[in-house]
Amino acid sequence: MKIALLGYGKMGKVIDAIAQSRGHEIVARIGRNDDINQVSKAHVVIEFSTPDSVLNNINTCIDLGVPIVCGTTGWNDELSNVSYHVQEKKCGLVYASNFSLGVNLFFELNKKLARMMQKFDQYQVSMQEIHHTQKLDAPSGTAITLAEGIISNTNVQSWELGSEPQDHILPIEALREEDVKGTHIINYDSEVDQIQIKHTAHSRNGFALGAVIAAEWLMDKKGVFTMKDVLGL
Ligand SMILES: NC(=O)C1=CN([C@@H]2O[C@H](COP(=O)(O)OP(=O)(O)OC[C@H]3O[C@@H](n4cnc5c(N)ncnc54)[C@H](OP(=O)(O)O)[C@@H]3O)[C@@H](O)[C@H]2O)C=CC1
Ligand SMILES: O=C(O)C1=N[C@H](C(=O)O)C[C@H](O)C1
Repeated sequence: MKIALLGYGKMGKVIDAIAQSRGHEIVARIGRNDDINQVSKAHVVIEFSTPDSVLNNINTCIDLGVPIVCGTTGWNDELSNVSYHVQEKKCGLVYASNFSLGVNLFFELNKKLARMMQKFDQYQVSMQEIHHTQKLDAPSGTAITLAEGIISNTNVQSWELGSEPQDHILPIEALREEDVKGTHIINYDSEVDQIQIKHTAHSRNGFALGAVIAAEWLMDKKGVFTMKDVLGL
């Protein structure tokens, strides 16, 4: 398969190596100042860029009719407009705040735990996410997906950045530490104990492998999909 990499930073480089190891050809590596029209040479685009450039990148790929796997975070509010554009142009898009198998299993575990905890209001839920110091968005896209899983399965109504517990609000603490690839922790605290679930990424390889698997899966499909569709969860 011919793949174009749109965004060639930390993730783009790891995806390059993993895609080639699975027999794919990288036909374009496109950075901020390169010609985006190069994506037309590819069967599929894998987009990991920045929150300020992702929308223009996705919309241009849709207009050029090239299917997209998008991992860039920080554009949740625009998902319905982008979905409309994908359907209108009969294109294909897989987006995910996190492409790793482990985090997608963790998403399901989080929802299951939230459903269990719903009955027990002596527990206060909170979240922490820890990432490297270059990360541009906070909270992480993964933390927002986890928060949505809690909100749709409990009487928590919204999330807020911070660490102070408040009724019906999920506090998300976003910490930035040197070289942390991505850690997400969910706590349910009562006066007498704590239940905690935690996912720790040891490298970026899991995110990158998931993105390449999503690209292989998307090749012959039209519509908007998530990693849940790709993995059949
Ligand atoms: N969904 C997932 O599984 C994962 C998602 N992410 C997300 O992916 C995104 C990228 O992460 P990461 O690779 O670590 O970040 P980096 O900052 O290392 O890389 C982003 C790259 O995009 C480039 N870029 C900026 N503007 C454009 C543009 N208009 N067109 C093409 N490239 C552009 C940047 O170039 P320059 O430096 O010149 O600005 C930079 O090289 C982030 O939003 C991050 O949160 C990260 C890991 C996993
Ligand atoms: O910026 C990162 O590095 C990561 N971003 C994603 C996010 O915002 O959730 C996924 C992963 O945690 C790494």
